Amino acid sequence: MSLVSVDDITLSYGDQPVIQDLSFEINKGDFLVMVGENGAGKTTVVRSLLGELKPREGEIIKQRHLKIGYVPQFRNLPTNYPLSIRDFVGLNLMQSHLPWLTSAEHHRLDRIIRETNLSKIAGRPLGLASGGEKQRAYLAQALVDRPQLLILDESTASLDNEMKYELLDLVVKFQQNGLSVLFITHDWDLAKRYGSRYLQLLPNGAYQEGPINELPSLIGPS
Ligand SMILES: Nc1ncnc2c1ncn2[C@@H]1O[C@H](COP(=O)(O)OP(=O)(O)OP(=O)(O)O)[C@@H](O)[C@H]1O
Repeated sequence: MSLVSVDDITLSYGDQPVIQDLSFEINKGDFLVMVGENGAGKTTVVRSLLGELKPREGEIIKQRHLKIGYVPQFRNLPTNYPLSIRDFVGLNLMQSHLPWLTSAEHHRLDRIIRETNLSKIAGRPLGLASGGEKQRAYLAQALVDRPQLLILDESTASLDNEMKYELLDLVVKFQQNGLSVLFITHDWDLAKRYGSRYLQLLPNGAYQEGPINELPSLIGPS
């Protein structure tokens, strides 16, 4: 069964539809890449998957108890942001009724810090981390709660190539252990390198999807 089944949805702000009659599925272990020009509606689709925007028509059916980890597009952290990387990652575990982490949660936190290669710098203030380290911390925060689906919204946009590959290679390791990934990007090379399937939103509200080897070549600037 699919984790998420998007069935013929229309999404709009006010009267003007941004997305019309969109259908797609996200299955276990997918690395679905969503591409489309600025303003095509990618973030709008993400908002609907997160339950922040209700479809005006159609429906989104999610697997029961589906947990979604989300790494948003922008986060402007000042250099004096005080939390350590470890504490920042742990914020996503602070949802229980206890105001502290249980020993099982500490264990989980240690593990994700290790798995995202942050052990050596976990005690450093996040505000002082490099761009690549910050992105790994955002990833760790999204994954510490053990989601089945990870949404990465342009997470590689500010990174150089080496860092992009490092981050996405890490994501692939989690994907190989059953995580499903929805990766929003403007980068065709990354889409082709990492994606298993694509969903392309077109300017007129239309869309196309398919296996990644059928992603049409990019025409014009990326
Ligand atoms: N809160 C809002 N209220 C009204 N219109 C909005 C709102 N958010 C987005 N829009 C409009 O919806 C359209 C789609 O925006 P969206 O941010 O989903 O596109 P996108 O594909 O994510 O773009 P980008 O690649 O630039 O991030 C745009 O025309 C945008 O101006």
